[in-house]
Amino acid sequence: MTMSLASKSLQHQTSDQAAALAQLQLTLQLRFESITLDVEQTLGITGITGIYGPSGSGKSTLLRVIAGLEQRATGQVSLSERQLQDSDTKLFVKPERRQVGLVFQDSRLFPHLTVYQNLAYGAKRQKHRQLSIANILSLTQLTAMQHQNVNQLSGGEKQRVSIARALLAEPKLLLLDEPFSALDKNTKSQMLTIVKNIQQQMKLPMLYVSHSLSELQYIADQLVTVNAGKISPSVTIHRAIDDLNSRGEINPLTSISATVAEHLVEYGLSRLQLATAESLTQSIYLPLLEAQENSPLIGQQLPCIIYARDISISTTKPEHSSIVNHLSATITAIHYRHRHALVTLKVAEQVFYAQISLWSAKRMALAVEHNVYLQFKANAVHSYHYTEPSINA
Ligand SMILES: Nc1ncnc2c1ncn2[C@@H]1O[C@H](COP(=O)(O)OP(=O)(O)OP(=O)(O)O)[C@@H](O)[C@H]1O
Repeated sequence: MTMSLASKSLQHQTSDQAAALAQLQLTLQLRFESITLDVEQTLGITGITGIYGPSGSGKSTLLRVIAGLEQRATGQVSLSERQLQDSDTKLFVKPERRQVGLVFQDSRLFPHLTVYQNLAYGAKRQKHRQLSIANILSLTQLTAMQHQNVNQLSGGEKQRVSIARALLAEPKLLLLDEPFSALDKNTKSQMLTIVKNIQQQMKLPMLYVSHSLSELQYIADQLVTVNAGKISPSVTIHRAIDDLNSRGEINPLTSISATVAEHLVEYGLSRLQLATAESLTQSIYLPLLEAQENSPLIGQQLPCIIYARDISISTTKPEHSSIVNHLSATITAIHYRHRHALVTLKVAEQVFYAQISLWSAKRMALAVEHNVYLQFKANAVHSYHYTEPSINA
C-alpha cells in the first residue's frame, strides 16, 4: 500500500504515541449477578489484539472497565506504565482523560450534522491536537463525503466516521467492540483493511472484540480469549487458533499467513507461497485477489483460513485431479471424534487440519508419521482481503 503524504506526516506526528511494546496491566474484579469479571493479567497489546469468547463471557464489560465506564470495578488498570485506576489509592482517571478511544457496533453520531461537523464537534474539546481533521478524513477514506449528512451514509461509512472521531482524540489505545458485525461481507472486508492500515500507519494499539474467528484471524496479531469472566494470556493468532482446534471449541480450521507471490489474472487465481525450506517451496492458489499482475500486495503476508472439512487427504500424489491445491504433508496426530477423524498435519512448520470420515481414515489406514498429500479447492481458501471493484466491473 502506498503511503500518502498525509499519512506520512501522521505517522511522524504519532510516533511518540506509539508505545514500542504496549502493555495493559489488569488486576480487577467486577461482580454482576450473572458473572464476575475476575482478571489478573499483563497483556502485550502491540498491534491488534483480538478479544474472543462466548456470548455473555464479559468481553464488552472488559472494554468498558478499561475505558473507565465501570466505576464499580475494583483493582488496578494501567496502560503502558500509566496508571488509570487503583481502588486501593482511590485513583480513578475519568474516561475522557484516559486517552482510550471506544467504537461500538452502533455509531452514536449526531444525525443532523455532516461528517465534517461531527468530527469538528469532538475536535473542539481537544485543545492541543496534533492531527488535523483533514488527516483523519484521509486516513478513514472519508474526504470525498465530508460534507454529507451522516444520516445519508451507509452502515460502513457511519462506522468510519465513528472511528475517525475516536482517532481525532489521539488515543493511546483504541477499543473496538464488534464494530462491523452488522455489515455485509464485502463492506466488512473493506473496513477490516482500513482498520489494519490505520493501525500500521499510526502504530496505535487496538483491542478488537468479535464473535467471528475468521475476521479476527484476518485482523489480529494476537488473541485473548474470555471465558466466564476470566481471560487467557495473549498468544499469537495462529497459536490461539491451534489451541481452540485442539480443545474442540471451534469448527476446526487451518490458520495461515503466506506471502502473495503472483496473480494469474487470466485464470482468476492468485498464488501464495508457504514459508518452507528453500528446496521445498509449496504454493497455495486462491481466488484472484487483485486485477493487476504488479499489485502492491505482491510480497506481502496474507492471513487466510481453510476449514478442516474442506481439506481431503490422498496417500498418492494427486496428479490427475482438477483440484488445484495439493501439498505434501506429514501426519502428526489423529483425533477420533463422533463420526469423523480430525487429522493434524505439517507442511514444513505450517500446521494443517483435515476433517475426514471415520470410514476413510480406516480404509486408508492413516497413522502418525505417514507422508500424504493434502488437497483443497482454491475456493476453500478464505481471506478478508478487500480489493476495490474495478471501474469496468
Ligand atoms: N450493568 C450490568 N448490570 C448487570 N449485569 C451486567 C451488566 N453489564 C453486563 N452484565 C452481565 O455481565 C455478563 C457479561 O456481559 P458482556 O456484555 O460483557 O458479555 P459479552 O461477552 O460482551 O457478550 P456478547 O458477546 O453477547 O456481547 C452478562 O451476563 C451481562 O448480563
